[in-house]
Amino acid sequence: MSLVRERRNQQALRLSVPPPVPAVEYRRRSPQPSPASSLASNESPRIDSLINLEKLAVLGHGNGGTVYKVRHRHTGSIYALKVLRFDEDAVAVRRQAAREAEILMRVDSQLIVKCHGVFHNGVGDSDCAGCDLYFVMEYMEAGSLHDVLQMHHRLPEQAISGIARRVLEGLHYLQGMQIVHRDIKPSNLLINNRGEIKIADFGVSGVMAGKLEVTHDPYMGTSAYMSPERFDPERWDGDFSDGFAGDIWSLGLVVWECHVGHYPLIGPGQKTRLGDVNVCYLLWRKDGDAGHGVAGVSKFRVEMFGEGLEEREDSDRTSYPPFSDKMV
Ligand SMILES: Nc1ncnc2c1ncn2[C@@H]1O[C@H](COP(=O)(O)OP(=O)(O)OP(=O)(O)O)[C@@H](O)[C@H]1O
Repeated sequence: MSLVRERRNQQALRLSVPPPVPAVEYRRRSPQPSPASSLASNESPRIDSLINLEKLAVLGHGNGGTVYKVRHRHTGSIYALKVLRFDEDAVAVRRQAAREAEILMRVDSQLIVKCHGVFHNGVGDSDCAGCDLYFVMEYMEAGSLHDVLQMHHRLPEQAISGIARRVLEGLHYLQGMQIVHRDIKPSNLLINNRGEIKIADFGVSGVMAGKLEVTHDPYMGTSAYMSPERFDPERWDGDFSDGFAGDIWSLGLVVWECHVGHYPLIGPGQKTRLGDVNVCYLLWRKDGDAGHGVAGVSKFRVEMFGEGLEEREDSDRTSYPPFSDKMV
């Protein structure tokens, strides 16, 4: 991340920029009605081509892709351009990226990082074998919550409750669209220069049909923030779990991390190790218009991939249904 921050401060980097491509645009779906439709963004400038986007800097690297800061030559508007590259044989990854594109084209909310267009340089509309995929995204000037935590370590409770509230509202919006995010973590929560936090990165997201996920791969995501039933579905009835609840678990960990100033399931400075896991509570109280998020833990231990674990210390697992007034 320090590398990312270092790069963020550099202007006009000389980049090995992919050449302008005759991009094929993914079709935008008309947004569906949702509980948070009042929060839908009203300005949604469309980008019709990549040709006029000039690369300014590298914002960061993720799994399989790079995010660039770009400027539109005519309007001067700044965007984040996420470029994903695929091997010819990376069929599953390609399919997942196509799903990300579909989801991004479907969502339209101020709680979600906006996607202004998705392009690929392959032939046809969906296969994209051996091609690059380009997401033109709203530029979030202040970076990610991960960057903020690296700088400030702990956040004050008022800031945490604001974060919890907005992300919960964003998840509520997604739930209304039948979308489960599946990778809520600090680096996927981005902040703009007005201090607004938004959910980003639908790289492992799925669409639900009722309680079942249409596209089910429980192991995709970031294991450190994954709920027990996702990484150990056999032990925790994962096959019958509510996919949306997994997002609440991850948000609970994020809230807790903001409070203690480090990834909370291990000691400060320790490397992430799969092993001890606590159940995370997320309480959400509403007092009139003001919301208040609180995270807590209950001790229990789950076995992750059976690696040299200490004795198991069971306790009851508390259920955490999504989006009631009080989530425990
Ligand atoms: N819209 C954006 N505006 C500003 N910076 C962004 C934007 N999108 C991504 N970034 C930056 O680029 C980095 C890489 O983003 P990307 O989504 O590719 O991966 P990631 O979420 O960090 O990791 P992973 O791929 O493991 O989920 C982010 O951590 C963030 O710092």
